[in-house]
Amino acid sequence: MFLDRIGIDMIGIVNEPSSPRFAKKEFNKMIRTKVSRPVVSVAINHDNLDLKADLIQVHRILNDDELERLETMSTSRFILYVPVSEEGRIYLRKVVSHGFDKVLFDSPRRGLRTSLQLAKELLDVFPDAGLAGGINPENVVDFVSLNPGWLDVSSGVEEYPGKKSRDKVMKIKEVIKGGV
Ligand SMILES: O=C(O)c1ccccc1N[C@@H]1O[C@H](COP(=O)(O)O)[C@@H](O)[C@H]1O
Repeated sequence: MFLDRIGIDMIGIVNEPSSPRFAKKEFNKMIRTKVSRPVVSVAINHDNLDLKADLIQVHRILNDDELERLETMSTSRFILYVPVSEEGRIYLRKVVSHGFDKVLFDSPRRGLRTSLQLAKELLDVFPDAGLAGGINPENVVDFVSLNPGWLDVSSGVEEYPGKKSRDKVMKIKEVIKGGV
């Protein structure tokens, strides 16, 4: 399948109903039969997450009670969103102290490009984190140069909201393969 052939490491499925990329939890199960890569359920609200997915990406800042609750599940199954902002710097310490080892640095608001300078500062603290936030074929080189644990690309490789562009996906892959 195309998704397997292009050499991605994980496939994120947005299970948040308010998103133009919304897919039902059943879709996660179906896509899992088609690809060998881990499927990540992405949502803002806990109830919308697919707890059966390989990985679970909670896309908002969690309070102490919520972090403690997730900690009792399995920290290694969660990817925790950390905003690239001053608030994110403080929140990162909390997330790490709760034992989470998969962290995604993303812009503080959807549609906003992540600040490279602030992202660099957060990556100095937590180098294995993923990096997201408005990455597209034109700017991916700048994000690669920060050497994050992984890159998470979504709206920047779309034809329109909800429809991925094969050309843009291939283009971004070529840039990454070409190095910086
Ligand atoms: O894509 C969405 O609409 C979405 C909705 C709710 C939570 C997260 C969402 N997207 C995730 O955000 C990051 C960065 O995406 P982008 O490249 O800036 O568009 C990524 O993990 C998306 O899956």
